[in-house]
Amino acid sequence: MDRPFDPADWQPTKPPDPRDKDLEPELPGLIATLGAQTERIYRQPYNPSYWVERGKTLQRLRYPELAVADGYKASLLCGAAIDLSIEDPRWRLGFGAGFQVLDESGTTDEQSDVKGWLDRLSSQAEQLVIDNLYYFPQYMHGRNVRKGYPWLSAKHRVRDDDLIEKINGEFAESARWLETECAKYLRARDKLKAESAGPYGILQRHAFGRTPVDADGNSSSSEVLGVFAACDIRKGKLIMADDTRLWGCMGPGSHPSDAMPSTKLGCQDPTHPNLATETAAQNLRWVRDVSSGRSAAQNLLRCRSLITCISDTDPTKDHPLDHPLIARLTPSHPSTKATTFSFDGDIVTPIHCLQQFGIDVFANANCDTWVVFTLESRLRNNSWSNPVHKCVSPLFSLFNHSCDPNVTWNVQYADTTTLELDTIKAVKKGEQLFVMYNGYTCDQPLETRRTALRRWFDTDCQCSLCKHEEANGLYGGTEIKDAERREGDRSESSSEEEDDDDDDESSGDSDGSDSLLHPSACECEFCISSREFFERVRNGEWRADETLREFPEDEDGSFDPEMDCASME
Ligand SMILES: C[S@@+](CC[C@H](N)C(=O)[O-])C[C@H]1O[C@@H](n2cnc3c(N)ncnc32)[C@H](O)[C@@H]1O
Repeated sequence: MDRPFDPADWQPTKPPDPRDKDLEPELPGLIATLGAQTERIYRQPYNPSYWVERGKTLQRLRYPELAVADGYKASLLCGAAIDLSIEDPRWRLGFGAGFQVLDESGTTDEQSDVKGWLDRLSSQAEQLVIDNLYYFPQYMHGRNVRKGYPWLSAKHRVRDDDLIEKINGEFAESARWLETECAKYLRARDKLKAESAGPYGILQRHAFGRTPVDADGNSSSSEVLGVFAACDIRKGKLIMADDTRLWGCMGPGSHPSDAMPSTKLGCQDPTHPNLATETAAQNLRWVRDVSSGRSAAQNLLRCRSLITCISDTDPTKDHPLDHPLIARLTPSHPSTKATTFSFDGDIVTPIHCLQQFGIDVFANANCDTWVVFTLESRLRNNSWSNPVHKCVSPLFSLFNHSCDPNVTWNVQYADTTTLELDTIKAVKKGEQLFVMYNGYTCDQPLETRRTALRRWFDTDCQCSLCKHEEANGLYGGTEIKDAERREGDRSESSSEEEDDDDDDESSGDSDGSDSLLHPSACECEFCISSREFFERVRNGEWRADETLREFPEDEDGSFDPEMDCASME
């Protein structure tokens, strides 16, 4: 926020209101003020007045969620200072209110002035919070439109080549791991032949083709990543078991809303939402207890992501947005759709979680609230959920959507946060691997699918099925022939020549705001297999020993590793 930005990049997160006056003439001044106030906070982070002042500027710049957060931090500082002075009236604020000092010389009128000053500041801070919570006093919620903040540095807007290389290492590692697990499983059945495992997927740029390069040699489509088949893969192949450290779970608790409303089920793992390695001081149970239903899982996912960044790096030096698990995620920035933000869930809970894990939320600029909201945009666009968990899986999050996918995703039953990905069609090396984001609409007409996919995409779906239907005017969902679909699939190959020919394809920013959805009603192969998990949960049929799904067998009932791994060297 200390970085000056071009007024042309200013995109307020407050939903537009016809009464809003034109801010353009004031923008340069407001941007300069914001920078100066942020610098002042860096110098004296414990002065509540600086947070109130910056909060007011953020309100004028129409960032309600950030104004609320600054107001809340000011309230915390005022509260702490008032508490101290009540405890012992000799406590007073030190120079510039950056700290408290003990005045041994006795109390004076001056002291009561400081208290008066704190009280006034406290009311201003409270007012700042209230003014920016659109639904106050009915609800402690505000309204905003998810946008990228203009002060976000250039390096936090892109995925660099080093990161892509690292992720491709993870794809290779995941294939190796899978084969080791397969080996264990098969050895137990005495049917294993040793075999090498190559990666099945490889991450590449220009997933939907290239856009023309600009004068600096950059192409906007280079930021659209996708996963492509690294080898020929047969239909029905388990290509990945993607486990994650970024998850949250809900319930069970004493209140019915603590668990999923329809099933009253909650997470059954007695250690959750904590990790076995965490200490009592790191207990996150309170996050689940103060939120209800699905928001518990969402809030915990956010907290766990923050904790992952903190624990893997030096939080005083490293930025959470640099963490490879976060840096890889593409954000969702809907153009116009207003969403709500919760004072408790989106602002208070992350601040307290950061404090619990040792972060000075006033002095550590890397963990300022705008960073938390930026992180949240990325989590929302990449999360998936099952009845009790909300997760972001590191490799799965790089798969693009197709309405005619070649890969299906299911939750592994044992830990319920690991995703298994299987091919549901034979895939040729170089073809893009696609999953379906919203299984509920898989057999719906084009227009219905498009509307549903707006949760994640800023543009229309770029998949071959949608393009084909659009080109043929099939908006009402007329069936198309399988042969035509296959033709479309081939056109999504990642080969350089095809990309080069494909100049007019453009990327799509996401406007997603919710997790990927499992299907419920459709009878297609993809939906039936995805639905399995839900049925098992509802029927209480979780099996802890069920770590990997059964491997496919030959017609005569025996398993043939050659067949399973036919596509690999
Ligand atoms: C889970 S991420 C997938 C990986 C992403 N392409 C990336 O570059 O990191 C989801 C985002 O990818 C893009 N995307 C995925 N499938 C798409 C599709 N069929 N059409 C248009 N955009 C798509 C959208 O921007 C969406 O918000």
